[in-house]
Amino acid sequence: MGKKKVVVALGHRALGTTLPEQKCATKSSAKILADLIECGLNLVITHSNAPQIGMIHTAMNEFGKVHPDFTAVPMSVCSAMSQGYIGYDIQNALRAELLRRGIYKPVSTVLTQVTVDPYDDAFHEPVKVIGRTLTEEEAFQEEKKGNYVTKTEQGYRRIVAAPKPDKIIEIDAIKTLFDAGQVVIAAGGGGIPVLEQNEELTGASAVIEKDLISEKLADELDADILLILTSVDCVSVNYETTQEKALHEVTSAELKEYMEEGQFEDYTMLPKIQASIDFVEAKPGRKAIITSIAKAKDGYLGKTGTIVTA
Ligand SMILES: Nc1ncnc2c1ncn2[C@@H]1O[C@H](COP(=O)(O)OP(=O)(O)O)[C@@H](O)[C@H]1O
Ligand SMILES: NC(=O)OP(=O)(O)O
Repeated sequence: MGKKKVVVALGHRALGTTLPEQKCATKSSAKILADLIECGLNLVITHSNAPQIGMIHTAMNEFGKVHPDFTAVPMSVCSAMSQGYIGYDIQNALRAELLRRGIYKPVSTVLTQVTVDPYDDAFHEPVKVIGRTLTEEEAFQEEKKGNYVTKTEQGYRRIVAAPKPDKIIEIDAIKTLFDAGQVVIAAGGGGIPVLEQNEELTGASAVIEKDLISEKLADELDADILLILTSVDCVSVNYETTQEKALHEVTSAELKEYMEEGQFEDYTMLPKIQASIDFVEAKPGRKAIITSIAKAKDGYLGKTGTIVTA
């Protein structure tokens, strides 16, 4: 039997937020990814980017203040930069960790574009929170520039459209590397959102939900497992109440019932649940696992985490 094909989706916890945090977090995440490779898994890695894209966007705006010819930097360009910046740290950390264990395996990042529908309703209702918390004055300035802002418990945050992913443009390159047994970091931050017009691709002002692209990537690569690594060991029902119950083995049908009951928070756990359901229902024998980055190996071994089957 060949090696198991796994798409791993890394959340915020695996990446950190600031530059030094990211350097440090990717080093510890690399150890966990290397453990999975030592278990005999072939990995494609994808990841979050909301804090990083916010940081890049702020930095580019600051640059605009000192450069007279500078026009606002599109969100798609910030997304491309975030893929390069995060991919760079993950690929170097993982390469070094594998070498320390005596394993030579090429690790590379593929800048990945994903088409979105220009008529997607999401463009009329931005919901995706990016970047740091803003003061009231900063929020006011963002709105003056035509950007969207929402008020959260912690303060003001920027929000952008989160359209559904359609086509992964670089899928053939990713497949070729994956099929050759190489480690690929792809479709980071949901992929660079683009609109397709004949032969041309133009950047869209949006950020795609990384859990949704993880599912599409895993489906198109015909992966056996979609492994979503987040900040909780298990998905729970009655989350953060005295009746909280962790879900260990669960079917997609059961998850749909819990969804109907509103058990999963929008924009955090809900997209992970939706991605897991779609992935396992598309083909028999598939498994989706949702667990924390620290418990990745135990999750794969079935010792912890929420394991979803059809
Ligand atoms: N029913 C639930 N069970 C477990 N966690 C939940 C649930 N509903 C919401 N969450 C929240 O989802 C968060 C994970 O989502 P998110 O912050 O988007 O992580 P990531 O960056 O890893 O994608 C958890 O930290 C938890 O607070
Ligand atoms: N692109 C994306 O979904 O990023 P986060 O997971 O950081 O929100």
